[in-house]
Amino acid sequence: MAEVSQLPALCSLEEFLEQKYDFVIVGGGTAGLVVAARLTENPNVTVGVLEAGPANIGDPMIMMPVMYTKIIGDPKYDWLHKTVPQKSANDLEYDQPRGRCLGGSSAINYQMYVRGHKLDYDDWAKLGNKGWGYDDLLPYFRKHEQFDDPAGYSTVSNIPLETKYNTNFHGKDGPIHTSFSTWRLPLEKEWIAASSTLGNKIGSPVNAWDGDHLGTFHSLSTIDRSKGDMNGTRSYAVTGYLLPSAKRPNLKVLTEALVSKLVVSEGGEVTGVEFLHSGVSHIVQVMKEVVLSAGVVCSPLLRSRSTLVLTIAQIKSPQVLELSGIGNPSILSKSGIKCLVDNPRVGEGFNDHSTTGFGYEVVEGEKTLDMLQNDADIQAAMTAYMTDKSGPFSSGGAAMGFVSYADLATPSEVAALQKSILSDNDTGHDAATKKLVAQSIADHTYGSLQFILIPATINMDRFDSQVAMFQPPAHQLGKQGFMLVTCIGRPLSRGSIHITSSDPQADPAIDPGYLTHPADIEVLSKGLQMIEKVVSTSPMKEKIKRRYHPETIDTGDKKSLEAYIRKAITTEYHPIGSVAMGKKGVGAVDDRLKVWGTKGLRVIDASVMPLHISGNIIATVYAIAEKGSDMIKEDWGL
Ligand SMILES: Cc1cc2nc3c(=O)[nH]c(=O)nc-3n(C[C@H](O)[C@H](O)[C@H](O)COP(=O)(O)OP(=O)(O)OC[C@H]3O[C@@H](n4cnc5c(N)ncnc54)[C@H](O)[C@@H]3O)c2cc1C
Repeated sequence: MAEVSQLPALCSLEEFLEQKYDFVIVGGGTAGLVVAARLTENPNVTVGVLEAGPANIGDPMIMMPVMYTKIIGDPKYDWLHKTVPQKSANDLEYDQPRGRCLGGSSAINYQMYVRGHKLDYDDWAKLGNKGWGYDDLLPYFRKHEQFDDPAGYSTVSNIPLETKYNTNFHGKDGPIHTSFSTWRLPLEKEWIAASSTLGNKIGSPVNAWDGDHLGTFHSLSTIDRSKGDMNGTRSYAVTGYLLPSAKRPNLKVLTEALVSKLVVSEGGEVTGVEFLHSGVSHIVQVMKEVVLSAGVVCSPLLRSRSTLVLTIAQIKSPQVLELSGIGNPSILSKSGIKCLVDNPRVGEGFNDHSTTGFGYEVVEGEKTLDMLQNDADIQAAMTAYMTDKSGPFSSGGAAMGFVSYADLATPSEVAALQKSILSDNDTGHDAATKKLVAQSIADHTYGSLQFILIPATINMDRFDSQVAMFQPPAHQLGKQGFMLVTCIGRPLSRGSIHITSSDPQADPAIDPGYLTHPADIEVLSKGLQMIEKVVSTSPMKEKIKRRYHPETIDTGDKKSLEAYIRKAITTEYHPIGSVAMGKKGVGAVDDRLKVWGTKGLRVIDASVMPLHISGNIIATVYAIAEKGSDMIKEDWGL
């Protein structure tokens, strides 16, 4: 991989300030780097990217796929955000990790490559977001992807791959490589086999990337398995989008530059970006637009004046907007900020996938990733990785399944849940959204629940801490185990992200509102029951010695399940919606991703997603960023 010194785009403060920019991108993360790369394909367009974190390019902790377990929670890579106490989830403050370096969260994520269900995107369009249906987005899923066909892998898998795929739905030459891990937890085979005895739609899907992923299967990861020297390494926004563009003279990227606010006129026009570098404040002017890509939290920066593209990451985008005077006047005034653009949807609609699960110990002789507690096994794994990029260090976790709630519930339970969703006035969802969520609950073709097989022992008593969670509890040390988790596709519980201070270095109040809606408890309860059913089914049950977490629970009793879920809940790392797309008054940005009430400002990152999707979200973030880039080109005739 190229050294930073060989990448002219990565520049000093002085060089950055010397240039004039058509577009300034706030946040060099997942979406931000896509937009930067696509806009600078035109040599006449100048783009400046401001990233708060370091470059971290070529860092082996990022490049080696398994190391995500070590870099989450490390300030060199992670913002270390925390939620406010979650009143419906044990009153705990939960870690809310977000990547803080070039590549953003794509540099620290688990690398699972999943697309939402067709219905997810079609429902975005039904909410009035023109051009965001499944058929509109499919070309952008293909555009960002380079599917590394297993027929070409240079290493042999430890267990046979049973997942089917149809190359027509995949990209052939996009920037982000996707592949199947060649080392997989051996008992995932039995898990898939046991699941497939439980019903047609619970077994293996025909092709999980064609808009219908119901079933249980080994998924793709964003790991490069092409034959070159990147084989077996993380494929992310830096390797796919930044490095191939880093010699373009029309692209400049400044790291360690924290955007504090946008320069916004009284009329809502954004003309520049204010940022801190080495403790000193600077302003860069923008000639066309600012793109905010700072992520779910940063949106408060929307105080500027031209069309900035905000790609700071879903957490940070709302913060940047509010610091910039764009948001709800009553919230801004509490932090002493004058409201320049009245946009009360900024920071609202924050929605995260919450997840819970059970932990199991395996029978004697069976190995999981817990083997990496043992020096000899670590040595063997390292040797395999260094020799030909094989073994557990080359692998991302990716055994998963999707099941419809309607397949697990009785018709009267489905009707009761729909009633609870439709009659609730306190969720922050508008009537149209509630109707779509209620319909999807009854839909036998929609995966309202996701299941993931986590290949190691996890400390579920410490789900609030992303560091403690990865250490096995004392009583399981030296034993081999795994965890099965269940996640809700469309959580009803919603929260918000708002500033509490005008200091850009202070964290905003991050409130995902975990489990504040009873519907989420009902859906997750069905998921836990499903987990117990699968582990009691051959050939999976023969692999299990005991359930280590919780040691006792009556899974037939709703109250016991609810009490358990409220104690054992955590993030699936998928916050969205804090600057959601939608009609005026419903969304904070329109369906061209322009911030309502402003001129010269777009948000392009995970925060614009108007309704949560079934599955992990990075494929969708890449697709949004590709589409957003085309929208900018269309709007400016570039
Ligand atoms: C630990 C973890 C595991 C995950 N696992 C998966 C997975 O396996 N599969 C999957 O599909 N999804 C996963 N996700 C989710 C996915 O990675 C994210 O949703 C996606 O990367 C978000 O992209 P983004 O562009 O919105 O934000 P980011 O990629 O987070 O980019 C935001 C960028 O803006 C920068 N920034 C923020 N504020 C400022 C500021 N004020 N000034 C300048 N720069 C700023 C940040 O440092 C960052 O680089 C995971 C996420 C995390 C955190």
